[in-house]
Amino acid sequence: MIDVDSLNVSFGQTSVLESLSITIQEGKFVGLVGPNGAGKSTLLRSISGALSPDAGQISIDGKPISTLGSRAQSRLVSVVAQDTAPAFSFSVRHFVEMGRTPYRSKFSPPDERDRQRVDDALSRTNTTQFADRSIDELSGGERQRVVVARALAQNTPVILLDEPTASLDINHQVELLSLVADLTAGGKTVVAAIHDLDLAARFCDELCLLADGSIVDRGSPAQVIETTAVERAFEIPNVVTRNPVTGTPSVTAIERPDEPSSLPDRIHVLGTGPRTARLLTILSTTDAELSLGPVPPGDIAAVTASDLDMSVQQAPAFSTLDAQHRHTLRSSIEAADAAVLVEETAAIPIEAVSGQLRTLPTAAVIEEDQSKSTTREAMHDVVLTDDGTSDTVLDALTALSVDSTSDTATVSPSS
Ligand SMILES: Nc1ncnc2c1ncn2[C@@H]1O[C@H](COP(=O)(O)OP(=O)(O)OP(=O)(O)O)[C@@H](O)[C@H]1O
Repeated sequence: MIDVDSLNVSFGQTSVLESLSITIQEGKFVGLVGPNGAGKSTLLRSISGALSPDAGQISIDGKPISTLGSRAQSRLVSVVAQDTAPAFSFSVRHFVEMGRTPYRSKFSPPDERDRQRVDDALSRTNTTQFADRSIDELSGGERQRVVVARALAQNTPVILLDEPTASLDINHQVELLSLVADLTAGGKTVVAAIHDLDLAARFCDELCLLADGSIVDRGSPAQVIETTAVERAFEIPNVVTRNPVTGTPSVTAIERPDEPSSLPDRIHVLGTGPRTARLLTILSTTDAELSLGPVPPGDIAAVTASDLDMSVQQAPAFSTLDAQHRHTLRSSIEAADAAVLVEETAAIPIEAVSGQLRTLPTAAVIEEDQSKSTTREAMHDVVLTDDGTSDTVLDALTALSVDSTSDTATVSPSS
């Protein structure tokens, strides 16, 4: 267990961590997430004993780290740091053997148990094939796995990793984080600073969101990775959805519109599929109250709308809307100040709501390929092409807040 109590760290006059307290239970994989400069590395360096705090106490398994000698510290904590290029040219095996230093007397060669640990660490990190090569011949990603191997050979109850996946390709990112997650099953406690929020949410048991040297939020990935907390910490509009494959939170940062658009207060969106999901994502960065439907359950637009806490009218796919659903749809449109028709599919009975639509300012989204566009564009006040940036889409929809049905404006994506 790691216990950080009222930690203060300053560099010169600048306070970097302020009265930070956190307890990390044994066997947990905790991800430190947060913007650049939040203090993640500083916290890791404090826990490892590499940095002496100005105030506060850090204990590992009840032992205050500041009272321990470096050998005792190295038996408790291993570190996979961000900058891993060694100053000298070692063979990979020799480098990984250094992880055994806290267990060996100064001049004794590695014994059988040391060799076993080193072989095991090389094998688990998929680096056995590099054992006899010089570490400075390896690529950044290969070297990173070797540094993790050294930490495994060190066989400590706590492992700290600072951006362990930064230089890894997607395959090795997943491989390394699953390996690290597996270590916790064996009782090890792992704390890692991870920039990639999706990866952190996928592999960590808990996340700790840091900003400006303080903990903004802490809990399960689903608790911590939510739009408001992410926006507060990273200062960027974003949408949190669930990754359809892993089921874990996934963050999409959205470029901030140039100026706040003045949109209608309530917009009803008619559409299904990825184009609708994208439009909903863009609209979700505004204050407009959004509703969607009818949409079949499980459709990506329905899932996105639910993730964004919008009102969604679900209706079975491949069937005509029954009277009840038609009534609900008419009511939703009547309650809106504007409507956007993204895609005219069989799921959307336009004829059933044409009366309601005629009373509202409406926009139609057409495909970039103009030849595929339908007569819909003639029926709407604003026409959007579906590959516009957030700015062009919101600028175009701003026209809907002007209660005019006379002029049709066509908005193309900016080049
Ligand atoms: N040795 C140092 N001397 C002076 N300032 C430092 C030092 N180390 C870190 N800082 C400052 O402390 C703050 C926190 O840095 P830290 O590296 O802990 O952030 P981080 O969250 O790990 O950032 P990143 O995501 O960019 O790696 C930053 O403003 C940084 O400039």
